[in-house]
Amino acid sequence: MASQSLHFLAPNNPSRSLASSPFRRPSLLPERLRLFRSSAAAHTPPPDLNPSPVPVILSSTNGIGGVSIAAAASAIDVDAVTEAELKENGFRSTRRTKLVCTIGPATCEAEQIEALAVGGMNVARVNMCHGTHDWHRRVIRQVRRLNEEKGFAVAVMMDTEGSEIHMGDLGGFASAKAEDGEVWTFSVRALKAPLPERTINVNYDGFAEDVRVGDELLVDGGMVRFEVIEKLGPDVRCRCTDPGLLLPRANLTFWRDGSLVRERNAMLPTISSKDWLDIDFGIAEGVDFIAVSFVKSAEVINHLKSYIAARCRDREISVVAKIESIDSLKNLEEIVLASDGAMVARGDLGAQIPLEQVPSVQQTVVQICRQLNRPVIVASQLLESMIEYPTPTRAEVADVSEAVRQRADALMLSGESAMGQFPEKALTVLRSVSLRIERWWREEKRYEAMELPDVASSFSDKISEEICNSAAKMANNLGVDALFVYTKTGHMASLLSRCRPDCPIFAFTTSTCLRRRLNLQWGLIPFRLSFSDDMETNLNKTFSLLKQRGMIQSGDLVIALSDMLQSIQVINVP
Ligand SMILES: Nc1ncnc2c1ncn2[C@@H]1O[C@H](COP(=O)(O)OP(=O)(O)OP(=O)(O)O)[C@@H](O)[C@H]1O
Ligand SMILES: CC(=O)C(=O)O
Ligand SMILES: [K+]
Ligand SMILES: [Mg+2]
Repeated sequence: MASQSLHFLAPNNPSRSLASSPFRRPSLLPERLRLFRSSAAAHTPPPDLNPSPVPVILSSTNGIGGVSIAAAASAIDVDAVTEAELKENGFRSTRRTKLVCTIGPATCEAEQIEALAVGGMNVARVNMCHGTHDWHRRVIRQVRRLNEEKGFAVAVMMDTEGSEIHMGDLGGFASAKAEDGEVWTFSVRALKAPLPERTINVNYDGFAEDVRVGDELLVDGGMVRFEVIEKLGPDVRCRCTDPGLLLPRANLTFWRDGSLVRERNAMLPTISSKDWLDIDFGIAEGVDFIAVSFVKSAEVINHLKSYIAARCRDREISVVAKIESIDSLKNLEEIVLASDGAMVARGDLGAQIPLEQVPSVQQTVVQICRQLNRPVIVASQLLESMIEYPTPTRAEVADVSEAVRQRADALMLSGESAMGQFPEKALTVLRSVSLRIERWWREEKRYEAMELPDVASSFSDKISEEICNSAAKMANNLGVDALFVYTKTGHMASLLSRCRPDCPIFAFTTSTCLRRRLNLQWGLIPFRLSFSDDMETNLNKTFSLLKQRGMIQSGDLVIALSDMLQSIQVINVP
């Protein structure tokens, strides 16, 4: 029976012998089922081969999976880190939660970016609030080179500045300390460095007119607080009431009688003219995601999406809505539906709503995104203390765990990786905590049954959705080793990811760009592979390539799906 199935699956490769495989497990009969029939002899889930939370780290000079992989374009694109994780841990234990790192002065050199990729970075974020186009171009090209030369699929996310009020640069200083009782001047004059002592530039011309004496001025949502004591034309003099560290371009909000003041600054466009120039730059440099700051409505997302569609016809850029303002919460569902993903940007969010409301808003946003099938990133201050210290606080670890437990698609580092002293250590903490919680789910068999509403907009989509829901359920019930999905658009891969199944999802796509974009989504391990509409051939090819690399073994149980055929099959790897 075993050899029959071998011939059936791999007629052109007689050299592979199931009988001699030490990994052989009883096959499902019949071997390939369009309609699944249960079999008692079917399958024993493999043990967690390596429960260690920290996967193998390859040295960055290691040639494994390096140039040779990328060069073999006809084969399969997978990076060395994924390959090592699959081999070491068995594929049930690969990390499901994705990691985004903000690149900044602490991480912008080629070796530093590579170290983050090796440490598990799935998406590199560049924040257009900081740095010049030349600086960002260099970073984006370094990520691209790394992908090309070492087979990684690190996506690039560009984050717009938006037109909220913020401070200027600190005349070249990395930070400045504001002490209790000190008087500082916030000025809308175009001051050049060196700035007069205790003077801060403000980017928004209307600032000096909008504030009133007695208003409270919050830097970074309250990290430092001032009281407005005097207005002198373009200058606003403020006394520090809560001391702290001022960082370049920190966000400013002002409050009157306990409420956030939203005057003319609330009328500023979500995408400023500087943002449009940055977006043109991002399109030209081939970024994969554009994250829009301070989104207020679905309209701006739709506008940006048509702008992108008109300018890049050969390739897609996903638009991520940053949820960080009161208006974005009012229109949450329609914003999420208009976008290709969302970010819970807790930094600015916590400056616009009371801090104690941020955790429940996070939970709501994550839940809505998961239900509507949009990837969701939880961002800001996850490991803030690691900007300065090599270990996180217990509270930070608990916060990271909570985001993983909510099954957010991705966690993001900001200052920790952009300008902190321990970027790689911070990434290691995110990775280990994610792996630990995910392993705990498996040990406790905690499949989560979230109510998933229909998201299909056509009958054909409805079929895909039903197939994915069933496949994910079958995967859990049968304890399969992996779901394989052959996808040209990524749609079925994301529908599978939405179900948060207990096993990893190998997503095969013919496009390098799509492979990168899929890298943001929970549980997806994206591969680039050229494939046809014939699943027989596709499976044979995949099994053979992955077996050659030691990434799967005979007897592994797989459920395979395809976008093109809308098919589902249960197969033992021959
Ligand atoms: N490209 C860069 N050049 C210099 N410093 C940077 C850069 N990117 C980030 N930083 C530093 O890292 C800190 C945290 O980065 P982060 O992206 O969270 O920015 P932010 O200013 O808090 O704004 P946002 O609300 O958009 O996240 C910044 O305040 C800045 O000091
Ligand atoms: C990430 C971001 O923009 C924020 O937290 O405000
Ligand atoms: K930003
Ligand atoms: Mg923000």
